Amino acid sequence: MALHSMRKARERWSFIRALHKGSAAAPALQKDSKKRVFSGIQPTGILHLGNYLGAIESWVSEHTQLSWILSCMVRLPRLQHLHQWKAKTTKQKHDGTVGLLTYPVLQAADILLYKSTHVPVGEDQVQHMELVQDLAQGFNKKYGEFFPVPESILTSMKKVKSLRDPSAKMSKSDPDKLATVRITDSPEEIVQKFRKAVTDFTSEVTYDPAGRAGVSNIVAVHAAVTGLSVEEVVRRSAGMNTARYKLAVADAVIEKFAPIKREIEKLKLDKDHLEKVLQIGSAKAKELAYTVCQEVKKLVGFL
Ligand SMILES: Nc1ncnc2c1ncn2[C@@H]1O[C@H](COP(=O)(O)OC(=O)[C@@H](N)Cc2c[nH]c3ccccc23)[C@@H](O)[C@H]1O
Repeated sequence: MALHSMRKARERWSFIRALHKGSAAAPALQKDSKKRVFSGIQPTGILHLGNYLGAIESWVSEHTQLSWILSCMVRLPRLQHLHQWKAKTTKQKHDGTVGLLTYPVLQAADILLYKSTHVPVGEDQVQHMELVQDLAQGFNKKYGEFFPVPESILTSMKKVKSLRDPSAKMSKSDPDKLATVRITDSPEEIVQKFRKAVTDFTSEVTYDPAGRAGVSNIVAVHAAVTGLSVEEVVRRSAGMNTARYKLAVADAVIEKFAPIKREIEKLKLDKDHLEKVLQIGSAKAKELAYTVCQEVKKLVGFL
């Protein structure tokens, strides 16, 4: 159980992008209005970035220290009422692990350890962000103004739905391989997934998320990848049935992903460059995290 939690904690640390607009040696206290954007993502298999895991492993122990301090400031029912905990434990046969329960606190530590001000997230993380905000405010109230209260950055596509079940979100861990379009999918795979996307028996293309969730999801994806408004993409689909429309959207997605895929392929061939980027990022993040962690420890009386 403990090992499982640790692996999870490590695994979830796939990618950290801390865009520092200040100097590398930015002071821990953000007295100015500089923004610091922090984002995270689970890895699920695409671990071809050389010594990436090695580089981030040590941060995890720093992150876990702040996580421990924050976990002493949150009451059990607050975590037990989180949607994601409830949804995941309902699906499992057992009661759920402590690691899964406290995971949002560890995520709060990820964010606060860099004094992040903005966090781009999907809708599923909004409740977790509210926990982060409460923790930051609670800490500041007790120990004095210290953490910025980070804001969520939500896009128009804050909840992309599964192509097989438009009542569910698109998820990397969906066992139905046709439900999720991966950035690295081949054009043939993307076409096949859109062709099999669940819609309904009406052949006209309309946008009606409540009444026609499947086709509306595809329309929303189309608008997002083309940069057009929903009204405009619906207008342009006039005369097309949903079967043809799905293929047109597949083409737009293929076109959107093409330069990203090319860049991934290019980067995969340049391991030295990747390692350098990781080393520089890791050093910057360590420096920031170390200072904040030390200050937190002083404030709470550990040092
Ligand atoms: N169908 C969808 N539609 C729209 N947005 C979506 C969809 N699926 C996922 N997202 C968003 O993508 C980000 C990464 O998802 P993960 O599940 O890997 O994301 C996770 O599991 C995080 N716990 C990883 C994490 C760890 N520490 C952090 C600190 C800050 C932000 C994120 C993290 C998330 O923003 C998620 O909301």
